[in-house]
Amino acid sequence: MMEDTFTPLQLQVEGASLRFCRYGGQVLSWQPADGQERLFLSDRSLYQSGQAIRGGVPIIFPQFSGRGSLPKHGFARDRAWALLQWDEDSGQAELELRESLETLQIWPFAFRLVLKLQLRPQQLQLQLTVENCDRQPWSFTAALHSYLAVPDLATVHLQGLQGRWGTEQTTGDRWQEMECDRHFPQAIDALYEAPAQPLTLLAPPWSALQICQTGFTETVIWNPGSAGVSQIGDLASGSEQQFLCVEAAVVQSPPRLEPGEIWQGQQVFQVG
Ligand SMILES: O=P(O)(O)OC[C@H]1O[C@@H](O)[C@H](O)[C@@H](O)[C@@H]1O
Repeated sequence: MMEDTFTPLQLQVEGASLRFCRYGGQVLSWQPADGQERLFLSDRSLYQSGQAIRGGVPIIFPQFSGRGSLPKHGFARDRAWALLQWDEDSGQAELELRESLETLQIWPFAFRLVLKLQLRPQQLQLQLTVENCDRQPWSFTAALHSYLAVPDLATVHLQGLQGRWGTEQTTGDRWQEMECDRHFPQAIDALYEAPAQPLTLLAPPWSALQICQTGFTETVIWNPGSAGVSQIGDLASGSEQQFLCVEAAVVQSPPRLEPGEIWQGQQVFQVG
């Protein structure tokens, strides 16, 4: 069978499994060794060229959200990436995206992105490397837009944001997070300064999930709420209760890369 860029590829390590595809360089599913799916993937996702896949871990580059003149969230999430390495049993894969005639029309710079995936029995590591392959410097914003699955958002707590400054992206309101246990009774689109400690997602009855990031300077927490979901064609009504996006992002101080320079950021999920 001809491999399509949407065809899921798999990694398996001691009972843990991960599925990803070349389209968007996107992780679609992660089950640690306990077998519990930890990533949300919308059953209304359109697997179509030019459309982002709704769920898993979309890669956002070179523009976060609508913060610039490029298409929302840039273009990396709706391009075909190349597979550099895929070792199903050692749990490692590497995907690459480079500039093309199409991307140069949208954003006139030569670049190389490498996404490295490492699956362990209780852990998933995602590392994004951004390289300037051009003869001139450029800046970017980026994110690993992780859709974490939860059994019921109403019972979810997120710990570790206390003391961090947040900005509500829709209104621009800023506040210092006072709660050590954050709940999500309504829509949220918040950009927080990255916590120094790992975040802990408690979503009973599932075991706790620890979330760490390096390189990325912000953490975005997003859930559209029920009114927001009704505006999003590839999310079913009610599905807002099934996920919380916890995104490792670099937004407010866009890294500037000189020719040949690289930037790296990582997000790591650990259960138990
Ligand atoms: O619907 P999209 O383009 O995938 O974006 C989803 C959300 O992604 C989040 O990262 C943004 O903070 C939100 O503002 C945005 O709505």
